[in-house]
Amino acid sequence: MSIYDTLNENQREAVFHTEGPLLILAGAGSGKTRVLTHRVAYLIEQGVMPYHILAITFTNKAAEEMKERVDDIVGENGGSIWVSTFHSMCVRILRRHIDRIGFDTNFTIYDTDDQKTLMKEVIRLLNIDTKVFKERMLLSIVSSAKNEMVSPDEFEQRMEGDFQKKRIAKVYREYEKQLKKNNALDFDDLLLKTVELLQRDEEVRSYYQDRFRYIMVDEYQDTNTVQFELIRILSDKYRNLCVVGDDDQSIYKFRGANIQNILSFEDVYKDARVIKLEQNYRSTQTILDAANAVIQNNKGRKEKALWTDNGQGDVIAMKTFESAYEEAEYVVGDISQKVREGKEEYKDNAILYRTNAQSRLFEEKFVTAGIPYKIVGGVNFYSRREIKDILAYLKTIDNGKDDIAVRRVINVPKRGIGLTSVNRVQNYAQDKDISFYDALLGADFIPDIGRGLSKLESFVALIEYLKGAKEKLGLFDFVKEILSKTEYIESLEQEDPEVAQTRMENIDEFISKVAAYEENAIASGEQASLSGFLEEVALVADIDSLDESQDYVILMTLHSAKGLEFPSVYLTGMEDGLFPSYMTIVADDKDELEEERRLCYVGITRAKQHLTLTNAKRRMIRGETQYNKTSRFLKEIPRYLIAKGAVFEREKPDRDGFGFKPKTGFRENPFKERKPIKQFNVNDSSGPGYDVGDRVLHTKFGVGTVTNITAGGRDYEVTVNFDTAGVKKMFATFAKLQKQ
Ligand SMILES: Nc1ncnc2c1ncn2[C@@H]1O[C@H](COP(=O)(O)OP(=O)(O)OP(=O)(O)O)[C@@H](O)[C@H]1O
Ligand SMILES: [Mg+2]
Repeated sequence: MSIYDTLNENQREAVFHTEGPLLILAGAGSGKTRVLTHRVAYLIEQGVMPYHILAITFTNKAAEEMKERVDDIVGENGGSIWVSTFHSMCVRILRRHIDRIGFDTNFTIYDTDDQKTLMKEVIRLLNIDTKVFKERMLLSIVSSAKNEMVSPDEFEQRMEGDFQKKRIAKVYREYEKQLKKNNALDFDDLLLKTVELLQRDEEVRSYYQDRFRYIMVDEYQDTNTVQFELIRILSDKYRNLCVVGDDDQSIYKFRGANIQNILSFEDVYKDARVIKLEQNYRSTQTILDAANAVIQNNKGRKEKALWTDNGQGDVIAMKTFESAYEEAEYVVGDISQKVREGKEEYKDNAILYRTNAQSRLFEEKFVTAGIPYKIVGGVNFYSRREIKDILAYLKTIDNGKDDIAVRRVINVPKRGIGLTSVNRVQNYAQDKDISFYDALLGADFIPDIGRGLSKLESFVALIEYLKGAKEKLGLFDFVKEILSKTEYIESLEQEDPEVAQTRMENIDEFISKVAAYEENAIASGEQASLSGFLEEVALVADIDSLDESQDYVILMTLHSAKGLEFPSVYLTGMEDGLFPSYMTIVADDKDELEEERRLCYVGITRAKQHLTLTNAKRRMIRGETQYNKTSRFLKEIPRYLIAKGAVFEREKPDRDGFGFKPKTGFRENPFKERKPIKQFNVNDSSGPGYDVGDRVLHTKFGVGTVTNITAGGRDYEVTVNFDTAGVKKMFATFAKLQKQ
């Protein structure tokens, strides 16, 4: 029996159709992603070199899964195939060739926070009135322009004649100039610069066109204009382009996704073959019927007939609660009961919601009930203050042109460098058109720098010392050297002890990540470089941290749930004013409403066996109590699919069409950070469980002898002389050494 026997006829057809453009347009759970994986395997079996294959997924995690599955099917042969997200692929290309369009190959990648800082700088430089133009709005305009591949010049022409809009054009131009000056790219640039590179450089273009003879793109309905162009250029020579998607699941319009890319694929690629998959393997008929009933209400979609032979399954549970507290209590209790009865494991359950803020109540209940849970999204680990500080040191050392990084750490920890000095350096750098750090290097030339000079000089000396240390030390030791030389931990200890504790735990986790990165690199015979690490960090998305081997309930927004599936799904907060959102309702925007309805369709179709839909009559949103009616999407689900006893609340007359919201002055508690993993405590006299002279085993480095143990700030620092890997220093908490 071959692996292709497990596919249905249409799926097989899609797998075997390898030459020329191919569109697989199909509904949720019909095996689109599975087809892509099998197609990669089939190509390799047909003798296509893995090197000639490019597969693009929506998340790094999906890329990893695809690689693993391809490896399962074809053995380790899949090694040199590129399976990655658009962004990772672009970084890989740019690191090699971006110098051809005038950037250094060690560019920094700016995240949203960095972008905001830079935009503030632009606003200051151009004297922009922040009452008229908010930085977030400006960033989103710039981002849309980039996604549409509109250059600052073009943008300016379009804005001709309107004074306010011309100001925005100036902002865009200056923002670009500053990015360049910092040798930095924002997320949109990763795509845009790659397209620019491929357009401008004939040599690079032919290289990649020849390399990627077979290109596949998953979740094609959410590609934007630049991504479309990128794929078009890359596939222009061989034209073996296979895209898969579902127009009903296009949910990223706010990030520039263009649904036309999938809807007009056949117009652009006239010889395209189109294959539809109609059998759903994921869900019960009841769940599918509900999903179909909801999405029917959208206009301008491609009609699809989804069916399944998974059977009718359970009816859908629908519950209305007085308050969001009760909603959370019910969901947590329900999961807990199923697990106690042995019906399911925690990880079979996903709680989905429209906005990140909704996770908090569930989290509280899980903590009280002692149930393991994992929130995807929310405060990103890498955007925490302490982690950003360390990253800024790393960036300062790696790419001295990154002004934002340098300015972030110049007085962190406090070393008496005031804003006046920083501004003087800044103005000088601006005048001379040099980077902030270059200005620091020649700080004695800066007019009026006066008494600030010696402190600036010692900061420069510190950074120069660390640059030298970087060359001598492994990455892990180097990060520890930074912490020690900057006395960062000590500075945290002077803060509020409880906050400091959490921050230090995060730093420990960060150091573990560095160690893991270094170990992985060593294990795969590569150099663990600082740039490589920073790149990995810049590209991690929250969803990448999901680990199927762990038994926890998963909580995430509907947007993050795309492509995933769970035996039991709780779609929570199904209320008009929340989902669909307040803005959509008041603006009466049909396109927005359809986008939200697609999101609802995505949510429903994540469920394999059980679907529970909940709503609360009363909930606190941004500190205000809101009274909401049941979501209009729920009312689109036929009653016969819903468990008896579910009652829609009676419609209340209201003033603005969706419920009234009395104001209260009551604020919600600030989000409380979770307590992370167990740590060794140096005050605990039991020690790390081994002693100097003991033989210990490390999972990567093998066996060695402990030569030193020091009680560091909050952990033991252990030095081991490994028989083959040499001397290494590590923290006991994550070195996980086993006494032999
Ligand atoms: N021919 C098949 N036989 C058995 N199971 C299948 C088959 N095709 C797909 N499946 C299973 O159905 C489920 C859904 O498949 P997959 O995730 O590939 O669908 P999809 O179309 O990509 O869904 P989505 O639109 O949500 O991304 C998976 O668990 C997959 O393993
Ligand atoms: Mg899929």
